Formats: sequence, structure tokens, C-alpha cells
Amino acid sequence: MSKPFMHFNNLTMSFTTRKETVTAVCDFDLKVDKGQVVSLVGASGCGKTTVLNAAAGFLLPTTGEVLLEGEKITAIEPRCGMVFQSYALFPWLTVKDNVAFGLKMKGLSRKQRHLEAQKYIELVGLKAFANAYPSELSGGMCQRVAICRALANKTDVLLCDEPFAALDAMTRQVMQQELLSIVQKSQQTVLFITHSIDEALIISDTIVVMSARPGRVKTMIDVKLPRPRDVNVQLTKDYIDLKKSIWDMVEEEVRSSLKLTKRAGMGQD
Ligand SMILES: Nc1ncnc2c1ncn2[C@@H]1O[C@H](COP(=O)(O)OP(=O)(O)OP(=O)(O)O)[C@@H](O)[C@H]1O
Repeated sequence: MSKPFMHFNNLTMSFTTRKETVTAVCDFDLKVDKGQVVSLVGASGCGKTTVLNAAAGFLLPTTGEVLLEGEKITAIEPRCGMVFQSYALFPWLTVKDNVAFGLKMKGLSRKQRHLEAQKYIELVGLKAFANAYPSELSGGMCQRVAICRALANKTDVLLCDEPFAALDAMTRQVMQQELLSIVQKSQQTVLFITHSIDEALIISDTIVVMSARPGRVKTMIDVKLPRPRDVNVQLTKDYIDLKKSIWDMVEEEVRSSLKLTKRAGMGQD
């Protein structure tokens, strides 16, 4: 059997603080095919960001491993690009230079960098702000710049930590469709964290529901709904039934995580 493109092989991630050791993720096992869009959903604190950080090579596993094309990730992985929850733009660079930053690292000429950056900036409706600085933009606009920067780098894997959470509902829907159209063309693989079951259903080939902390794979759902998953699909019985069943699974984990947090707060954990 051929090797999976990406393999989280019994990944366990623990953090030791001065007070305690917290196991954020335990025996998380997931295989991802090239070009797949996979969403991670689950209760707050179940370890979703930790999984992405391990894939990016920002954090190393306590036990287990993350393999990309059969190779173990042991340091920051240049084939993985990350879109953070907080947009992490360079405040001293313009929108255009922020987007072009990674392309400089790839050795593109100044002209090529700016042409490429301009393409993505136009795509997210920020043409008029190409020469503005992050401090002159709204939060949603900054988030669009951060998404542009990750897309322009065309990494094999795109790791997205709630990238659309700060956007208004209309922009969010447009960005979901744009992301899909870009990654389908470029054959990029996407791991996407979201707290929105609708968003997961609209973009994903596969949805991974994680258990409450320590996070492991509770269920994997292959989403067979037709694309594009526009409002007509969202009103179908199949969509509504799937949404309900995912919601039931997530709700169970949210309740369990709230109980855990409450007990920990009372010093009984
Ligand atoms: N650097 C760290 N040091 C100590 N504990 C950490 C660290 N990073 C994460 N944790 C803990 O690990 C657990 C998982 O955190 P993580 O951010 O991965 O969860 P999450 O599912 O992404 O949460 P959310 O949905 O709220 O963003 C949490 O209990 C968190 O407090």
C-alpha cells in the first residue's frame, strides 16, 4: 500500500508548565491524501491548534510523529504554510510587501513578487489598499492579507487556524469559495480548524471530530455532498442531517470538556 501524503502517527503532545503537565493531544492518528481539504472540529481546548503546530514543525511531538510524504517533520517545515487566528502581519511592511514576503525567501525578483502579490490582493478585494500599512486596515482586512500571504506562497500544505473567524458573514462565504477554487487548481492539501460546522461542511472533503482534551480522533466523516455547496445544497435533507449528527458529536465533547474544566477549577482533576 502506498504511503499517505501526510500522517499523524499516534501523535501525543504534552506541555509542562511550572504547575502541571497538560496532555493536549493523545494518540492522534490521521492520514491525509494529497489535495484533500480536512477540517478539525471540537471543543475549545481539545488540541486543534496543537495538531497544526506539530504539522508546521513549530512544536515537536512528545511521542509519535508527523510524516509528510513519508518524512518525519523535525523542524519548521517549509512545505507547510500557516494562516494564524491572529493575522501576524509585519506592521512595518505595506500590504503588498507583507504578501510578497515569502516570495522573497523563494528567490523571486522584485517585479515577479509584486505581480504575484498583486494577483492575490485583487482576489480578496484589497487592490486599493496595496500600499497601506496593517495599522490602516480593519481586522477583517488584515485577516484577508494574511490569507493572501499564505496562498501566494503556494506551499504543498496550507494549515489554517480559524482563518475566517474575524470576517463578516458575506466576505467569509466568498473567501471559502475562493480558497477552494485556489487549492483545487494548485492541488494544495488543507488542514482547516473551524468552530463553524457549516463552514466545515461547505469546504471539507473530510471532517475530523476531535474528543475533548486530550484530543484524539473521535470520528472521521467523508463529506459526499455535491460541490459547490451553495445555499441549494445547504437546504437539502442530506446536509441538514449531516449537520445535526456532527453537532450532536461536538456537543457531547463540549459538555465533557466543560465538566473537565469545572472539575479542574475546583481542584479535583
Ligand atoms: N504552550 C503551551 N503551554 C501549556 N499549555 C498549552 C500550550 N499550548 C496549548 N496548551 C494547552 O493545550 C490544550 C490545547 O490547546 P489548543 O490551543 O491546541 O486547543 P484548541 O482546540 O486549538 O483550542 P481553541 O479552539 O480554544 O483555540 C489547552 O488546554 C491549552 O491550554
